Amino acid sequence: MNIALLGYGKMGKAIEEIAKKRGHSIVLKVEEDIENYDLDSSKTDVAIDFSVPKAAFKNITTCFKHGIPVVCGTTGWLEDYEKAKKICEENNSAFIYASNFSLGVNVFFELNQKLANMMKGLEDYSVEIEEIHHVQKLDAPSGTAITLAEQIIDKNPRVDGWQLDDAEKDEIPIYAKRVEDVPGTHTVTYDSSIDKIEIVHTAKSRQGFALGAVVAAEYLKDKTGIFTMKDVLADLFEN
Ligand SMILES: NC(=O)C1=CN([C@@H]2O[C@H](COP(=O)(O)OP(=O)(O)OC[C@H]3O[C@@H](n4cnc5c(N)ncnc54)[C@H](O)[C@@H]3O)[C@@H](O)[C@H]2O)C=CC1
Ligand SMILES: O=C(O)C1=N[C@H](C(=O)O)C[C@H](O)C1
Repeated sequence: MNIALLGYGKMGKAIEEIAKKRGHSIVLKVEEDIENYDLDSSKTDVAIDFSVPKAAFKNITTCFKHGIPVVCGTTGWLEDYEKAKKICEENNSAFIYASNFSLGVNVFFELNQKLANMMKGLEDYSVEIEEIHHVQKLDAPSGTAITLAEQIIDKNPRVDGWQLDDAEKDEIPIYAKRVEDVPGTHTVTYDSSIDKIEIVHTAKSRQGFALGAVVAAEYLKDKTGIFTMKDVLADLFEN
């Protein structure tokens, strides 16, 4: 498979390494405004965007207009997600966005939803989320923390929003910490005067994110439509 990398920073380089090990070729590396590059759909099977929040929407939609499917892991641009989906559909292209491509985090997402469902009737417990990442991270809270919060909000009628740091009673506080070299740690805590329940996912490196993104690209090649990591995992476990 021929892959265009949109963003060639920490994640772009990790993806390159894993993609090559799985027999793929990197045909383009985009590091600045996408209009400066020659996008050729006849030479590119899929684009993988791990760039910066302000570039993601333009990168993704430019690929759709060139008939190139996109796997996007960039966080911090989701206010434009619905618009991106529409442009994908108008161009009969294909798209997967995930706040976290790690297979372990996607299992953690399932666990979070199950726990939220069990805790929804237990009024003595408050819920909060903590995320810890390296100091270079541009966005806060992390996309993964937002996904975790949205999953809880979806299951638990006692919460109807989230806030960074100081939250109202009916909101989930998300605490974002920045610590040198941490690839990504997420904790969901339910606390009462009697006890505390915590679920934690700790990434040990960027390999899990990169592998998940390449597996998603292999899934997306030659498809049309909007997909999620749930589709990718279902396919993986079936085959
Ligand atoms: N969904 C997931 O599983 C994961 C998502 N991420 C997200 O991926 C993004 C990138 O993360 P890192 O690689 O750690 O950041 P990074 O800062 O190491 O790399 C970003 C790269 O994008 C480049 N860039 C700047 N403007 C650009 C443009 N217009 N077009 C293309 N590239 C441009 C920069 O030169 C830089 O090399 C972040 O939003 C991060 O939150 C990171 C890890 C996992
Ligand atoms: O910026 C990162 O590094 C990461 N970003 C993603 C996020 O915002 O959730 C995923 C992962 O935690 C690493």
